Amino acid sequence: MARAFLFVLDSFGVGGAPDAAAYGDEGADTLGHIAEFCAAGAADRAGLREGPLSLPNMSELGLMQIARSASGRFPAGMPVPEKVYGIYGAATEISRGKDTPSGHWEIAGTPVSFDWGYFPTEGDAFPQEFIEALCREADVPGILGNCHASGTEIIARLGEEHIRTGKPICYTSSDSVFQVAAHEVHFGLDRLLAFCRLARGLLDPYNIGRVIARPFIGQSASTFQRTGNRRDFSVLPPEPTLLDRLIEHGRQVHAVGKIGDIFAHQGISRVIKANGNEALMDASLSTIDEAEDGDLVFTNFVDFDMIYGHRRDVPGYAAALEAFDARLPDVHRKLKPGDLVVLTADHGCDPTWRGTDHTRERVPVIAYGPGIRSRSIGVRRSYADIGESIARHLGIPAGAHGRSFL
Ligand SMILES: O=P(O)(O)O[C@H]1O[C@H](CO)[C@@H](O)[C@H]1O
Ligand SMILES: [Mn+2]
Ligand SMILES: [Mn+2]
Repeated sequence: MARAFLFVLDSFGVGGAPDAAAYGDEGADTLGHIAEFCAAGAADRAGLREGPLSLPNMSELGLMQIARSASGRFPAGMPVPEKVYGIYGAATEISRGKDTPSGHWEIAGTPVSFDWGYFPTEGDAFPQEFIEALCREADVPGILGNCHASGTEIIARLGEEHIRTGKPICYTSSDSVFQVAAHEVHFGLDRLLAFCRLARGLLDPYNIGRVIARPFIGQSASTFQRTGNRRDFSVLPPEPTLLDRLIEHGRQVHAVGKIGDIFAHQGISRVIKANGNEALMDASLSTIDEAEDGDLVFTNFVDFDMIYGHRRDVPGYAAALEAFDARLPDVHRKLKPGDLVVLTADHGCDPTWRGTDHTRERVPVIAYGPGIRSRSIGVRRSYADIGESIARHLGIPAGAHGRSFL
């Protein structure tokens, strides 16, 4: 039985989604395009990184073969090892959104079969009656933004006016989200969180997946900076997930990073917060030390998406992948007989793509541990196969969606 460690590299897609065109993302390929830029010398940044993308540990676990099975080609400039360790494959998303909750819930065995509500791209993004009710209940003089935007760009543009007027900055994206940026000191973090809780209640009839608090600090457009105090207020998953099923069977679910928020704190035994990929890896390693037989450690590595993918920062994304890869031997050293590590992603966010939104892609599935025989599991028809494999590994009954590859 032993333990399972599920690491989601947020937005690390491998291209090839059969329905990408329906999302305007045909040809998007997060890994493929990063590798292409790196191989062409277009992702060098002094003091950060240079040259072809180098992911020796994930490559030994089958990442090159995964990329080819998902997108039809090996990533440019990356050596393909002859021998691969562990189980490797790709997975296609069947949920209808390319957002973080849909991806994570499907990984945890619960695909989203309904359509989320989205806000329009033209004119005011938010319904007037909702904004009026929200401002009245929260006692604020109005909102700024009311549009689709990139979070860093909109605080640079409206942050000073926000400080002057006390109006929170409200914006959205191609995801089912209502995001609120406000100054941690001038507006106040607690006030921002209270504003978001009110919005969460008012948005349920609109079928909006998440309300996200985006606190920032600094005094002017050039110094504004978002802080680690981001909070996501999600609706509940549509059915019990792998996490609920584990709890029901007396297991512990250790949620590292924003996993707790993504699952609306359902099916979580304990939350371990950390800010940034390095700290998230450190927290995961110490949680592995504490996990008992039958437990799940579930970590979301958010930087790939939030700091590099949405910001369309190719060298930054490449360097973050290389740094993550370099920490994998630390994970290997922690493993006991019977342990299972799974590396995957929740959607794509191709940093070479137009706009600043997620991209519809397949995701990698790497599963390894002491004594696990290397083999290809091909392209899985749903991310739910990941959750079902973990269910089988941890010895709980199978769920309704997905099929175990173990
Ligand atoms: O541009 P920022 O604020 O990072 O927003 C991004 O983060 C949201 C949640 O992951 C996405 O919907 C996307 O819009
Ligand atoms: Mn995500
Ligand atoms: Mn994102």
